[in-house]
Amino acid sequence: MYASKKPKRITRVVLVVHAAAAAVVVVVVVVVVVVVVGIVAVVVVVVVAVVVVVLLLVVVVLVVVVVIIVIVAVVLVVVVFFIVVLVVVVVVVVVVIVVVVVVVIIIAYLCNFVVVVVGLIVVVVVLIVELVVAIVAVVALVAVVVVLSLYSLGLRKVLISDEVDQKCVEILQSNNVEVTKNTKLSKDELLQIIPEYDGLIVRSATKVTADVIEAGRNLKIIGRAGTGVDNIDAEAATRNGIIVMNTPGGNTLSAAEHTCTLIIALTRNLGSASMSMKEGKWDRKKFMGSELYGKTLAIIGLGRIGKEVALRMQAFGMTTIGFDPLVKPEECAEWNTEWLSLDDIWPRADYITVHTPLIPQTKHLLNDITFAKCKKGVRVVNCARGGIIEEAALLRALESGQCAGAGLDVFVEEPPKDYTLAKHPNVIATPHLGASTVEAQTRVAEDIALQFVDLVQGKSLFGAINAHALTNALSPDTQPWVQLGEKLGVLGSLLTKTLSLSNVEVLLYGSTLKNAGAFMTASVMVGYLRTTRADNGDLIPHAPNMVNAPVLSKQAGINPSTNGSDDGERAVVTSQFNLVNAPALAKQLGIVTAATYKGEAEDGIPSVTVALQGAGGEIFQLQGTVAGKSTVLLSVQGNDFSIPASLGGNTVVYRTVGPAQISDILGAAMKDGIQVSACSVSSLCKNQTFGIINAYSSAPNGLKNLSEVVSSAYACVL
Ligand SMILES: NC(=O)C1=CN([C@@H]2O[C@H](COP(=O)(O)OP(=O)(O)OC[C@H]3O[C@@H](n4cnc5c(N)ncnc54)[C@H](O)[C@@H]3O)[C@@H](O)[C@H]2O)C=CC1
Ligand SMILES: O=C(O)C(=O)COP(=O)(O)O
Repeated sequence: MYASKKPKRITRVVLVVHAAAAAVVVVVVVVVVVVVVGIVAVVVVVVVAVVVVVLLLVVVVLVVVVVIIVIVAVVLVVVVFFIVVLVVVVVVVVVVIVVVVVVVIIIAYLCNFVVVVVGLIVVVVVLIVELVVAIVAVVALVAVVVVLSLYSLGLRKVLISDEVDQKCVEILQSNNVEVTKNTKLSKDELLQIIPEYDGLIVRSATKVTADVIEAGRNLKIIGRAGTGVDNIDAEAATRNGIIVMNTPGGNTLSAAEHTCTLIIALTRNLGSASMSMKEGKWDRKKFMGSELYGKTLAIIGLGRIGKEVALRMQAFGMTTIGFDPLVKPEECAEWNTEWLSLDDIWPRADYITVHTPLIPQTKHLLNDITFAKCKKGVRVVNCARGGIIEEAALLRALESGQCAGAGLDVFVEEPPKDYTLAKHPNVIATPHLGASTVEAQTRVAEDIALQFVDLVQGKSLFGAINAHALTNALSPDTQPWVQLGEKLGVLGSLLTKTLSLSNVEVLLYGSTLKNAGAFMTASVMVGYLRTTRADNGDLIPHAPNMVNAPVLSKQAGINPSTNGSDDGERAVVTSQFNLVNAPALAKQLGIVTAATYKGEAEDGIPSVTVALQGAGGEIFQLQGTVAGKSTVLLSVQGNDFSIPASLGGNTVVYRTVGPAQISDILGAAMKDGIQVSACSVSSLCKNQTFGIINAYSSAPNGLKNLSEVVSSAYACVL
């Protein structure tokens, strides 16, 4: 009996020890898992936050287009953070469930194998649920970012006024853009409804003239689902800060194939022969044709379509020659096309096809004089733009036999009022069908919609034809520099009250700014032009101020809406100017802008110096840099800030003649109701100092007291 009881006691002790050990293991595992999950959660929050901030910076590029974006961007941060936190909470909860299940399994392992199997099934189910939750959360997050990004540019409503493939509507709608498609609008109707829209998409039928653009108060983008933008007044769009974009390449193949079709149809009289058959005639003699083999095809304009035409017609044994001022002879020799001057081309060509835009240099490229230089019986094709071949001269050449035939897809007036040319027996005419294929229309429709979406998300400027300053300004790295440029422009405008600005030179130091010339001059001009002064006793001839800005802006085709009031020394910053229109406006105002890359800075710190030059030759200089993501002022007129002045938020900039007591200045600022957060004072140089006061609040009652202790002071929001 005794011998049989002893082992049972030992078993109980062992079980107790096992249980204790298991408990310790469970506690340790739970603690470790909770700590690890906590750390992972924090890391995830930080990483996601950084990603979101980077995303936001990209969106903020487009802040230059509308001030509202700042508010929406803030909303974006809050909402995205909120969602990120939610996602993290969900993940943590699921992980804790998994941990509990694992613990149950460990305990079960000590007790019962069946429970282990059940535990495993539970774990698998929980993991699947976790995966689904994570996927849903990520999709929701991306959707929110996309929606808010679109809204941040204000691209809520887009009008499509020409026959554009439905794909375009679908893509925009799936990105939460409201789309109206109305292809039957008269000019008056378009003028009436255009103010409602943020974006407009057209083909070649809608004429987006200056009055349509002026009427489109909310327009931000005009998209051309196709190549030629001659139906859009791009200059008026630029003045109004509206981006114009096309879809280069989407219809190239269709236009090239149509051109080849016209060449082939011409040489075998297909049009007239077909017409005569329809009239019930069997006339084989009249329509004797000629081979293309061995003939010379001249291509004027060796761009996308010109090249594709060359490659296709070479398959017929044609020799291809061509001219294009922007294409090098070596380049087109690679695709077997000989580059020749126009004068060498005329006498050699059996066929001439034009593939250039209609610009002053190409208008009436083929006229009486050039037709006379061609071989008698030359055949011509125009699948580019009406007017490159002068229509009256072509009719004369057809009548005289100098031109044996013409294939025309485009006309000066579309639809033409006068059909004489189209009806000529030696003319094959089509009603602008070069791009009218299912494939080309699907491509251009998709392209323009995706380009819109990419643009508003700050991802790409592909297809934009009038936003050169923005080209390098989209990168998050360059954003602080764009902001610095604007802030230096604002300060420059405020501090050069009596300067009649004639030149702005931007000097760039440091390799990071090597390609920053365009957007830095543009951003300086944005800041300068946006800032008008309310203390405007003097009329400054060129620089825009409260008095002359409306007139100057009107001259430049801009209708500034004053979003501030005449309230003492406070600067009024309007949002009418952006990176798209500022360079054009500066030019119209007679302000010459230039940027010079000066190589590496001596101290290795990249910086920007803005030199504002008056009509009398006097120069006012400001220098700033970017520290981390912050913009700071380094010097004004050679007066260095030993501690760089932070530029951002409510700011007061002042100048003193001679040295001044900082305590007097701050005392006066406080008397004016300014809640000071920081103050930076420059060195004394040329008997003056400059100072920047950063404030929690703007100057509510003006700068009366401060103005008594300094020579000039201005409040602004940077
Ligand atoms: N009929 C239709 O449905 C279509 C017509 N087009 C038109 O076809 C034309 C060509 O389009 P792409 O090849 O895509 O354009 P692209 O821009 O690729 O090529 C145009 C070429 O013309 C050259 N050029 C400019 N000035 C010139 C001059 N004075 N002399 C000779 N060449 C000059 C340019 O350097 C460029 O290489 C455009 O006018 C476009 O609007 C395009 C698509 C469809
Ligand atoms: O893309 C072009 O330049 C075209 O001429 C095509 O015009 P469409 O879009 O067919 O009206």
